[in-house]
Amino acid sequence: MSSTVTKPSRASLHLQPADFESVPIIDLSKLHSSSILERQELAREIDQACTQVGFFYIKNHGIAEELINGVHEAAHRFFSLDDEEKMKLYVGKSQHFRGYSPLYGEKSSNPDLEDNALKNAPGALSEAFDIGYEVSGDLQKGSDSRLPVDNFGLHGDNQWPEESLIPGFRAMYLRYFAEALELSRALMRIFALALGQREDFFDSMVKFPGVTSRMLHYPPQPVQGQEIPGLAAHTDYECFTILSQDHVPALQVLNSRGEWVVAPPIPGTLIVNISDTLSFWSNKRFKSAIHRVANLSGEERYSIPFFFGVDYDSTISVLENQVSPGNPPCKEPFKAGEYVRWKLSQAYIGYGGEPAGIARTQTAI
Ligand SMILES: O=C(O)CCC(=O)C(=O)O
Ligand SMILES: [Fe+2]
Repeated sequence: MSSTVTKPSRASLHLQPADFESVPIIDLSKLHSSSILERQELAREIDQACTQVGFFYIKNHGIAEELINGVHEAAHRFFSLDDEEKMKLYVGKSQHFRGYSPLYGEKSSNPDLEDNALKNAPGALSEAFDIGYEVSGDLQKGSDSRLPVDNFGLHGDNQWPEESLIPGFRAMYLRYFAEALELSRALMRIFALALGQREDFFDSMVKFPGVTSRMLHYPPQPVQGQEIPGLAAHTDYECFTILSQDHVPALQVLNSRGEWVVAPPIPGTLIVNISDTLSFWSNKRFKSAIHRVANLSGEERYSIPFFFGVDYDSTISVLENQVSPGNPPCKEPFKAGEYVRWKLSQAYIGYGGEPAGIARTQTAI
């Protein structure tokens, strides 16, 4: 498929972006094939996309279009609530980085990654509603399942709007969350193959996964020609993200030539992007690609990323088969929850006399 390449920007070279001009499309029909040969074939295709781009579209992913439309409609309804109602769920009230972040509530620019014009932007031109893992959003859990004790303070309650305000909102979001979670567990098995491991390598680490999801609303740019980031340049930090975007193109991915490659919406697909943790496991062979959002379309834009990470108590350790004498491990072993906690705490920003808010994506890489 063809993507537009926008004007060059300074790349953050220590992250070694890959050389690509478009984002590949991968057909997931063979994800649940009974033939290991077919699953390995898919793993090879995914391996290529992870090493050459770090982003890929997935089609035939198994999540019903009707459910995806339903969760987008829920996002529209949520963001059209009064500010006062949304602020009742303000993320600063949560111990677990969950809830509502208002417009301009996130830091907008990263001096290393952004063009000069963006450095003085007032704040990210987006508002967000974040939820984290809860057992009612996990098809593998019963209602009596208890969350594990985690030492990182990341598991906990979500802040939901009153049911009477947006009837069915919570149920719809959790239905989508549950489907995305199952797809993610299946993808982890293919990633295991791509990394030369047994297919069940990650199975014991995805029992109570460190998953969060957010609904995002990007209003159009207030002034034509004035580029304000809807989300500044960043990498995601769990294993990977499954992103559902609406029909409005705005997502851009950085390549090794410092060009921002647009990843436009393609009907019937979702986007997967590799995040830091899986990149570390692969000794950075898989690219955790730098990306950003700029909504220059003149239309409202909505997107719903689903960030999939392993159980917080899992140890992430560069795989031995990804290391060679000339390519030593890029990182010492660490706990998934330790990394996520650190990233989230780093991302805290204060604004306008309000309590400290949280930027979900860390902007200073
Ligand atoms: O809205 C998008 O297209 C991307 C969102 C994103 O990158 C994020 O939330 O980390
Ligand atoms: Fe992201």
